[in-house]
Amino acid sequence: MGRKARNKQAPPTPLGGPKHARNGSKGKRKAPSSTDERKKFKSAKGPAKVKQPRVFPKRRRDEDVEEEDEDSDLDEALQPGELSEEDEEVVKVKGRSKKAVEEDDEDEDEEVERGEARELVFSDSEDEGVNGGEAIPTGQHMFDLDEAPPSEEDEDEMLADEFGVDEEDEEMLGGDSDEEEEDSAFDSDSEEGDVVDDMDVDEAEADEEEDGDLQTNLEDDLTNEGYTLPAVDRGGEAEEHEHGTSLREVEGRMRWLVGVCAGKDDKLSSGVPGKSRSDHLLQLQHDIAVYFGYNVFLVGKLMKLFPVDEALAFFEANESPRPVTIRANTLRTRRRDLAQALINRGVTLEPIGKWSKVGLQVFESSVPVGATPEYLAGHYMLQSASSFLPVIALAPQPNERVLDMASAPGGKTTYISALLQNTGTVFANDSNKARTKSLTANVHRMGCKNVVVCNYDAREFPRVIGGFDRVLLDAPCSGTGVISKDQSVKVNKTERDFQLLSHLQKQLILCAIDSCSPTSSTGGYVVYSTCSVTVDEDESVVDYALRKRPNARLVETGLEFGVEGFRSFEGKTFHPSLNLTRRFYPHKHNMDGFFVAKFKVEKRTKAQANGKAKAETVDEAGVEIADIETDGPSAFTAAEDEEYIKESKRKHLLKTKGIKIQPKGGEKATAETGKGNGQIKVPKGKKLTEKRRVKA
Ligand SMILES: C[S@@+](CC[C@H](N)C(=O)[O-])C[C@H]1O[C@@H](n2cnc3c(N)ncnc32)[C@H](O)[C@@H]1O
Repeated sequence: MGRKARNKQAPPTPLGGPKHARNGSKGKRKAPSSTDERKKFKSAKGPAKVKQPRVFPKRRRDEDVEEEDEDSDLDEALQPGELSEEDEEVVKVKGRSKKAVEEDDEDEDEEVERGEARELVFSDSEDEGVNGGEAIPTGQHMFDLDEAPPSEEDEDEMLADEFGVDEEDEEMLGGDSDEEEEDSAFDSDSEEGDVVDDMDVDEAEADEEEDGDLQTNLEDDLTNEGYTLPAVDRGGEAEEHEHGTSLREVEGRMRWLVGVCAGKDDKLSSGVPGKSRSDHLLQLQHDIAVYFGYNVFLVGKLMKLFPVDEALAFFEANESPRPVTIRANTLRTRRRDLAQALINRGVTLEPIGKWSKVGLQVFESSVPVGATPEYLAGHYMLQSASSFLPVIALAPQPNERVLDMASAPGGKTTYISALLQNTGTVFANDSNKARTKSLTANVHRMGCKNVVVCNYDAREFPRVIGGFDRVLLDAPCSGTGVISKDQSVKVNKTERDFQLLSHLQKQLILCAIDSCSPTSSTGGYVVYSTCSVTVDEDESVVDYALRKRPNARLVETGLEFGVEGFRSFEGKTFHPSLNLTRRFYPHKHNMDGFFVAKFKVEKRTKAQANGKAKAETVDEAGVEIADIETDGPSAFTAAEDEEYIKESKRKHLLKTKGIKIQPKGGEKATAETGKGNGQIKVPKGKKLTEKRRVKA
């Protein structure tokens, strides 16, 4: 049987129920206790064990596969055959029998047999909401602010199925918000965070017992054993490591500082005499930066999101990979059949959780999961659990027209296509041409016949085409939710990056709303998502859209777990409906950090149409927003469409036949003007045949 998987991790509520609780790849983290949250961050008495920040290997190429013949059929290879007794053992998946997997799939089977599209059904069991199980990023954060062509290394990453894996994983893969704000690490009145609100308490207690002597007496730990605050004494300068201080010492002080700052204010008496709470927090920020290898700026930004003890849990979670998960492609197979086929190959897996009918979590494998015949035949996608969420929220219905504005490498596009059951149309757009190659490869591999791949800057929508029933904007972002997969985020982000990204996201979200048809009989929804946890890229963007597009309102995402979005942050108050948005965290949900918001787009009332919003040229971050209409959706007219079609035909002829159609009056036909006089210019040495003439 295959070796032990290294992707096992203690989810807040383990996948598949309590008996499947698993420890982290290094057995580091356990489910936190709801009784005394601070305890869980304490190590045994005495100096804490030093953990060196982990270095993660480069992602492997999993999507870089030959385009598949859509009809390719590996059924023969997939026939599970009769199971011997020995096989029967293999089929038992970590306490779950093959039968259990089958039972979980019963509904799904019905769905496939009836050929009827259905939204994924959420169980109402208590722990469903916290079932995590997530592994692979979606290349989300590989966004170049300057739209510079990607480096070769980036290319590799783009073509990959988004992994951040340790060595063994790599082998296996083959490849009320006011309160929230007050609770943030930098708030002097910080109270104990509600870190475990999504947890199954029984399970947490069980894990706590397991933790045994890891639980220590907080009061003892708060003893100041001669700690000082060197970063404060140096005037808060960003010197990252005092000379001669070992990581072990930094860790000891860091944990001590968490204890000091996490408690009610009187606990501060345990701190360094004469120093304020913010002094202690400043030192903590520096220590976290040194210990986990971040720049001090980013630590400060991320600490603001959480109560101080939860902040440490977040940083710790970023040190270990999330579980590996796959999505069964219902266009090619059923989850039960896929599970059986992979089990027969020595893969240990189980359903991802009751919230998904198509997800499987892979625990161990003796074969590379990214290179099995089933993978190559498009029976599944290596896809992080968190990246299922925006598509579940979008809930596309058969025969709809859906726009996926930033879609490469296609994890969500192919899921949308499957939920549409290959009906309707998915316009899968990405501005990065290189990335559209892996997108196209995935579309073919997964047997999606309802997808049109296009390559525009999404800010050109809806002028390119509009009137969609549903629009997904899985926006380019900083990737602060997927640090476990891309450790470079720790050091390469500056305040300017966040400003520019937020600016781009604001432009994109208006275009997304304007591309959605308010008169759609089945839809009229826009989903906005990022794999970043910063408020600049999440709530601020959504709040901006609500202000600029009064015809759009937030609705429930349909996701039954996740933390509510902030309704205020750092003195800014957002629209009260921001609580309908959902945040997902590695330390809470054992998934990549993610944000999901869902809008319903309605017809603009006369008042809205007349009372045009004043064009803003500068957003809150001081970034210029000059090129986006703020006074209403940009019109999409059939006449304009006509021009684009002509232009596209002209380019097609030029590319495929070498035939050049001169624009009218010598003017160059562009996507902007769409002008051309229909004159055919025959390339040298080529004769224009009648057939060509007619075609042209
Ligand atoms: C988060 S990733 C998309 C991941 C994809 N949705 C998936 O699930 O596989 C963001 C994508 O946005 C693309 N992008 C960046 N700026 C864009 C723009 N202005 N218009 C369209 N796409 C853009 C990037 O090339 C990148 O592929």
